[in-house]
Amino acid sequence: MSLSHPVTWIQIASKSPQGRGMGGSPGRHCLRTAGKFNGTLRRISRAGTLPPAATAGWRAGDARSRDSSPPGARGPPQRPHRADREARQPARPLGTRPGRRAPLGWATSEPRPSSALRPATRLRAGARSRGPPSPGRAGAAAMELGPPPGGAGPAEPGPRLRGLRGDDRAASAAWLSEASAGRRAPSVAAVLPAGGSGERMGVPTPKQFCPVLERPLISYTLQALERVCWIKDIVVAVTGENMEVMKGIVQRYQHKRISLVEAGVTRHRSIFNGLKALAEDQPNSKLCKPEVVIIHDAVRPFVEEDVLLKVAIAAKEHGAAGAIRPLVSTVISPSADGCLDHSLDRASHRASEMPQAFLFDVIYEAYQQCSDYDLEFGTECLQLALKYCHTKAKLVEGSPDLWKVTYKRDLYAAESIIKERISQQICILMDAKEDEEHVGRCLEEMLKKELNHVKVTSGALCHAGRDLQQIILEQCYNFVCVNVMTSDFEETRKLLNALEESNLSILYPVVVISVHFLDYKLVPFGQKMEHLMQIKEFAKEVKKRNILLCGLLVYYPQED
Ligand SMILES: Nc1ccn([C@@H]2O[C@H](COP(=O)(O)OP(=O)(O)OP(=O)(O)O)[C@@H](O)[C@H]2O)c(=O)n1
Ligand SMILES: O=P(O)(O)OC[C@@H](O)[C@@H](O)[C@@H](O)CO
Repeated sequence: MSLSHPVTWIQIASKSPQGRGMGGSPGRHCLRTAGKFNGTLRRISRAGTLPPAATAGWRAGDARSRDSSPPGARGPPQRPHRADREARQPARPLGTRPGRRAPLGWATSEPRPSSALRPATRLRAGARSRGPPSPGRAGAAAMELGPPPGGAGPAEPGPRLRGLRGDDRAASAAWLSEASAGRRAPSVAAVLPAGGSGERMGVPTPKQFCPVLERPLISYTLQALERVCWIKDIVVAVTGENMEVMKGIVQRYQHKRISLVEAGVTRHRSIFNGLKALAEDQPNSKLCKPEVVIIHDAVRPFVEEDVLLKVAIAAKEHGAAGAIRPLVSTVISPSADGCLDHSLDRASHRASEMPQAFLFDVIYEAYQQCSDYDLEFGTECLQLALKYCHTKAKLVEGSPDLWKVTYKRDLYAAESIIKERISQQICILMDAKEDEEHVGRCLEEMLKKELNHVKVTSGALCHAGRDLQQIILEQCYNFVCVNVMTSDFEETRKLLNALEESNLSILYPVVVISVHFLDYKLVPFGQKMEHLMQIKEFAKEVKKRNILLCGLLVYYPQED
């Protein structure tokens, strides 16, 4: 399909529609597109209307958030360099990491947010938290950010079983059916350590908050976890200095099921704080102890439901489970004089990745028994379960995308992967009218069959168009607008205006296809084409803003 020519014919083959006059929605067709979409379609559920965009430093289009250097990039980091810290460490056993973390001084021209601890309450976006929790419960407090008042309800569960294959799909179905059959499916929560300073990234902004396509990295990880409907709560551990930034991200991107807890000075301490928030039923807190807890680094954005399901099911059976990957470099052990002592056989070793999952009681007990040394220098949760609870984790092969963003090159890699994934997503948009809904579903089904790796989605737009904000928040870059009833393209126009306001297309070309169905017995072709040629003019106009608009005219014979 040539995007340079805005109106492209497509051929309807096979039986005629069960249409009901012009308004009749065309029935099922075999729809052959003139071109081959290599995109995917994504179902946009009818999200609740969005509250006015939250005032947050991450609002799209803000000078600050458009600044190429991430916010907080002003001013030097406020802590001794990692190498200095490592030099001070005592000799340490294998499997622990040099250096410990002190909270990064958040050097920014922004007023420094209060670092007071937040109590365990489920705050509505924009609500104020109560004062600091009672002393001695440091880190046990959790701030929960629910959907904004009157805002969308619980997050739309992601397309169930999406991306699952074969036995994963069966396992997931079994897991989910326990829930839907009213039997008590194991309750699952997630803990996301996000309290690091990202020293190896080499920028003052902690890497979890570094923008990728103008969206903080952590937001992609949250989005990935939110697509998994059986994860009930997501507890994010952030430092006090970054609590307000994190609140802003949650509000800005409408993340749901999120609770915030104070991070610790090491990753293990952050995780422990997240577990404490889940372990203690606190007044006014809706967090309750899960049966299974998933632990996943906030800087590993490419996590899919299948591996989360695998580790959760394995943890339920074995008490602990973790994703692993083949080593890409050989591991060697140096001797005291800095020479090679021996190298490990790469084939019999694996890299420990995330996500990991545990029976909550197992990992919570392990952290409670954990030595200070392990809390300070340890890097492996599975090892804690083994050492303190004699629980041998089940190891699960993970996908190549589970890597952790650590160095700047990883951020560039993440950006290109995100761009590639976004460019593979297309939303089919239509008005809430029954005819268009039906056509959207038909289109969705057919494209699923026609295109490989299609994540087919479609959804109705509420007239207020406020759902558009949510769609654009999802950073979709391709849209198919279905116009059945009229030859004008009001819905498409609304979308184009919203896209222009969002500046989304500055980052990446956005493709919009306006599909018009025409029953040629009712409307003279010439008259219809006149309308559609408007698209040509409009396409020229929006192309200047990197929005590629083209029209498809579906010309079908109405049944006599
Ligand atoms: N005190 C800490 C340290 C790390 N983390 C989190 O643990 C995850 C993985 O840790 P790592 O990649 O080491 O992050 P940093 O410690 O930030 O990186 P660096 O070692 O380069 O400073 C990250 O999501 C990080 O935010 C945490 O929650 N609390
Ligand atoms: O060691 P880092 O602090 O860079 O990151 C933590 C990782 O070690 C950890 O996520 C995996 O090794 C799995 O435990």
